[in-house]
Amino acid sequence: MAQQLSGEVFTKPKVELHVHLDGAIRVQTILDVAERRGISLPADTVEEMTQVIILQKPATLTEFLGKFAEYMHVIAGDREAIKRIAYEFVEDKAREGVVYVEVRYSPHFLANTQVDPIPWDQEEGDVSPDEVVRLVNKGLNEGERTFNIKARSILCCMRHMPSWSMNVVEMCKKYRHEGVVAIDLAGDESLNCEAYPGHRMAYEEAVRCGIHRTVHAGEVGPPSVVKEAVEVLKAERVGHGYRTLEDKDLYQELLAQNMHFEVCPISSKLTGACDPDFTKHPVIRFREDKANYSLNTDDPLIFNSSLHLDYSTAHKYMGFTEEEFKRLNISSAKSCFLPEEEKEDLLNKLYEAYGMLQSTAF
Ligand SMILES: O=c1[nH]cnc2c1ncn2[C@H]1C[C@H](O)[C@@H](CO)O1
Repeated sequence: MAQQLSGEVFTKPKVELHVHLDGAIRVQTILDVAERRGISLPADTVEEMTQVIILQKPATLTEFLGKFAEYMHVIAGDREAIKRIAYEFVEDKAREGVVYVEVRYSPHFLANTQVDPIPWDQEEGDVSPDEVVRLVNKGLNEGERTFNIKARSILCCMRHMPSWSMNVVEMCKKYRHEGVVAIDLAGDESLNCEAYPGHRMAYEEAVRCGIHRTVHAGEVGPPSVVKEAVEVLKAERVGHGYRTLEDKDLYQELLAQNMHFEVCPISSKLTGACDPDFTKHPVIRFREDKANYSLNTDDPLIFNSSLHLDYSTAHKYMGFTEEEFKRLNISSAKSCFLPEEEKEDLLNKLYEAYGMLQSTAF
């Protein structure tokens, strides 16, 4: 059972823009798939396996990223499991009151062929990154129809694997009409601060082809990483971006251009990105400055969290009000990567749910 603060806040429809599919898997699913595939795990109950996977206290981004190795070998390379995690993800988001979600993942991390090196010490198999994308698309699509919400995906390049990035942008192009809306650059910013040429070339191709772009930057890395994301990689949104605040000029520039920051409060405490005292969180400054930002879970499996926990934390420790929750969800919808017409529909859905529709009756 994910951690909770008492009392749920903001039960109205929400938009989530920064959540990793491979960081949002149900523990029960990991156990089921491991049993079916005959893979042994260090625990065989949800409670015990949860304790193995979750971060109990603030760590470093590098330590946090190491947690994926506890279970990714169970899901990767298994068609049924990949489709299942995508489908269940949509169900979980619908339960949290999310009406539109953009979920991200690395197709290479879930593959076991046509990927070099083959991740998670897997034997070579026959599930390619391209097939992973098709499986996730199917799972999300079935989930959308069953649970009546909208789910789109973002494909991640990984900072330490620049040789994968051109392949990522090619898949973004190939599947742009089947639910893939953007490219991302994720991974360990503390080890690889400057984007390698492989990432830069992929982002140039994304710009050339009109593929939307977001980049993890300024989570634990310095403001120069944010600057590079925006100026070189032409990011339209910044994943996290907390450390932008350390460079006043850059922050003012990004405010002026209405740059969107994908903020993940619980994540930022447990990855060591921000001070564990939530009353000092950068998102408070973003709010005061009426910046453009969203609230997101990032990796609820590893943080043992939920979107409700992020919202209730913002309410309890940072003084967020219902009005601010409405404002930030509207900013999130405006900054999402849907085509304009669908974005309008999403915005209207929120305006109606928030009692903000202008009456045209006279
Ligand atoms: O918070 C994060 N920062 C950087 N990289 C991350 C974060 N959460 C997840 N990732 C990585 C690990 C995943 O395997 C990968 C693709 O979802 O993205």
